[in-house]
Amino acid sequence: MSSFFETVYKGSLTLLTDFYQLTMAYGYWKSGISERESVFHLYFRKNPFNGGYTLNSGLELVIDYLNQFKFSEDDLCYLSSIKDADGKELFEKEFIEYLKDMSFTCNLDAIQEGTIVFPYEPLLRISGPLIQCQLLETPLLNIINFHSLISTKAARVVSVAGTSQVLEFGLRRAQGVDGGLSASRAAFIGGCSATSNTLAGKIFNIPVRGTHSHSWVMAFDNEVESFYAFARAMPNNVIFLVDTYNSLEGVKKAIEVGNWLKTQGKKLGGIRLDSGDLAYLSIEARKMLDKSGFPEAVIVASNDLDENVIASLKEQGAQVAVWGVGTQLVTAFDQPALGAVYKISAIKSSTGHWEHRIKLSEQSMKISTPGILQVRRFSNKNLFEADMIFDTLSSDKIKSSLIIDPEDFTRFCEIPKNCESEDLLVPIYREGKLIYKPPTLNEIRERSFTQLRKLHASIRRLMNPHHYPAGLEKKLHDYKLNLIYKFKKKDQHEKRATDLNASM
Ligand SMILES: Nc1ncnc2c1ncn2[C@@H]1O[C@H](COP(=O)(O)OP(=O)(O)OP(=O)(O)O)[C@@H](O)[C@H]1O
Ligand SMILES: O=P(O)(O)OC[C@H]1O[C@H](OP(=O)(O)OP(=O)(O)O)[C@H](O)[C@@H]1O
Ligand SMILES: O=C(O)c1cccnc1
Repeated sequence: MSSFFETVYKGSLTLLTDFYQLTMAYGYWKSGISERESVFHLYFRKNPFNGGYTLNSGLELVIDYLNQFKFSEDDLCYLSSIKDADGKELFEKEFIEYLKDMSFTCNLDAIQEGTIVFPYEPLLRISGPLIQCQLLETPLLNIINFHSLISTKAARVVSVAGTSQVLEFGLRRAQGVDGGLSASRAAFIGGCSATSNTLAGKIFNIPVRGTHSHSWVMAFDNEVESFYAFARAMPNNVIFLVDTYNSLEGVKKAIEVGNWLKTQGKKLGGIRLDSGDLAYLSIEARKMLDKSGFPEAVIVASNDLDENVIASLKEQGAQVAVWGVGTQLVTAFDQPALGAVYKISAIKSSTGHWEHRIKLSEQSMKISTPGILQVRRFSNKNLFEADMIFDTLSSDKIKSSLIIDPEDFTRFCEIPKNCESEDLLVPIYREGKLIYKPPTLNEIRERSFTQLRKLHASIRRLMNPHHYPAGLEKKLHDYKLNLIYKFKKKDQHEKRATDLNASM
């Protein structure tokens, strides 16, 4: 693949970050800790769409982003021009010089694209100079949040479609240019067969497909004339949109032109239904096509489809071989963000020792997990059994087989015996050097299919899925709990001391 960011955005994307990352970067530099080694994790807290799983994607774009990570002259010029409240330059010249020399020197470990993942599992683990890890928070979240969300949505749609194909038709209603391009790639990873987005086809090598629109039909004096014209222009790609005036009348005209195509040694590819009762119309259209000698002509359906409508249509016996899915898929209509976060979890002290870091919250789901984390997946007879999140700082050799839900410690489970295991975070960069060969998009898509097959059907189902056991290894859980107690106790102590002082 040609570099996505180079192709679409010609300049540097290093400033594609929240401004506070730059003010913090400046602060770290002024405090002399910008090069302090630190560890950050990117993870989400809840599977999207009330589903039982998430399909991870976006790593190749992360790599693409990191490969171009460098402040350009233009970027530095812009930063130099930013003034503070007194009208003075916000960033000192020496800091700008420091940024000029900065290049990506971190280690990155990541869960591969097309892998099924669960809440609280680090999808990315980045370690290196504090300032770099901090600046990268926003772009990494931007890429992974959207990509994984759309891949998951696509996987849900594709799973209900079963043996029928899903085409991604979303570009016209996607969230801007990049929203459209990224969605096409993510949707392909999630199992869509092709996209209508031609630029995505070119950049990512995704198959492109298309029928025709209502305006084609309306540009001619009548429907049948428009069908003849289309068949003459493109005899090997004939799928007629039949609902411009009356769907079943449209099918009759498609059959008429199909008969003419036969005389030319060509085939009617199919028809597309885009309004009305898609179950009834597809069943009727199928009967008409079969009776007229076109059993191979496919019925494409579109019109604001999502996984729930498709599931209902299938239940009603809809005779649809290809689903065209746009708006609902590329905008993740029912949940517009995955909500992944990026938190620091360890930092090296001035004496060179790793220190754990934890973010506290009244909400247990918002308490971060300290350490340098890894995820171990246990499988049995080709079925995923459980995932264990553990701290490589303290528990590289895992002893306990107990995992505890990060949100609710009353929920725990024992990893079944005799499971195979695999560590999900794999090395991507070492000291800024890319050491990972990204798979092709087709390989990633295949991985998604294989992974989904290894997920029990009860976890895959759309409604009220089962909870997959993914939790903290006991030692890590205990350590986290101790840290929380320690902080809370200290907090209470300090509060009591302040209250005492106030009452004196
Ligand atoms: N048999 C069906 N069961 C459930 N949902 C359906 C069925 N047929 C169509 N739908 C879905 O119902 C929604 C609305 O369909 P409707 O027939 O109202 O189309 P429409 O949008 O009014 O048509 P038009 O595109 O002409 O405006 C769409 O999301 C469509 O996919
Ligand atoms: O419905 P989606 O899942 O987004 O799929 C893409 C839609 O885009 C086209 O519609 P068009 O822009 O012509 O609008 P209309 O058919 O709703 O009038 C096409 O006919 C589909 O209905
Ligand atoms: O090719 C199609 O049928 C198509 C493409 C984009 C949006 N709706 C339909």
